Amino acid sequence: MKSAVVVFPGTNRDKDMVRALEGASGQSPALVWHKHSEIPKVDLIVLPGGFAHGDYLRAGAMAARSPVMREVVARAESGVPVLGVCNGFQALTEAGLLPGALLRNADLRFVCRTVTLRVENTQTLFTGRFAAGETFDTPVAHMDGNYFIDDEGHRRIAGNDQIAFRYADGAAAGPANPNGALDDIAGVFNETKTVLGLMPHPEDATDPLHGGTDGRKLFDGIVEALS
Ligand SMILES: NC(=O)CC[C@H](N)C(=O)O
Repeated sequence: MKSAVVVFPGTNRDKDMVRALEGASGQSPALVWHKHSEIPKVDLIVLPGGFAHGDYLRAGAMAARSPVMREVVARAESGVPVLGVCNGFQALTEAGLLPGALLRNADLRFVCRTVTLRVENTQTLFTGRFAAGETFDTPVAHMDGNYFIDDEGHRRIAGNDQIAFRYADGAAAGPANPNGALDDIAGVFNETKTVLGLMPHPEDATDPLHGGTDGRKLFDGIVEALS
C-alpha cells in the first residue's frame, strides 16, 4: 500500500504516523508539505495530528485552506481513501470532507490519557479487521475534541452508519468520554466511508513501548483492504 502523509507547519505526529504506516505496510509514506499542490499517486492520504498553524483561528481551520488541501479534496472526491487523526480530523471537518465540528473540550482543559473506543461499523476499508462492537485502547491528546453536529446531521450520520467509533467504558481510567463529545462520538466517516477522521491516536498504540498495540488492527486492516 502506497501512502502520503501531509505535513503542515506545527504538525507534530507525522513521524508517529510514518512509523505506524511503515510497520503495517512495509513501505515508507511520501511526505507532502502543505504548500505543495500535488500529491503522488497513492492508495491512502493521511492528515496526522499536531498543531497546524498553532491552532490559530480554530484548530484545523487554516490547514483546511492550504494549497495541498485542494488536491486532498479532489482526490477524496474521486474516491481515494483519506484518514485524519486528531488535528487531521479537525482539518477534514473544516475542509467539508467530514460532517460536524470539533469544539473545545467541555471542561476547557487539554486532555492527555488513554481512552477505550468501541468500533461501531466494521463494514469499511478502515475497520474490517475489527469484530462488531469490539473495544480497543488508544491515547488521546487534544484541546478541541468535543465532537458536535446538529440534530438533523446527527440523525443522518447515525442512520447512514457514519459513526466509526464511540468512547466506551473499558480498562482506561477516568470517564469514558474525555471531552464531552455528542453521543460519545470519537470518529466519523463521510457518506461513502472512504474518509475517516478520529480524535484518538491509534498510531501511538502500535508498539509495545507505547504501552499497548491495539492501534495496529486499524493500520493492518487498512493495508489489507488497499493492497
Ligand atoms: N494531538 C493533536 O493532534 C492535537 C490537535 C489540536 N491541536 C488540539 O489540541 O485539539
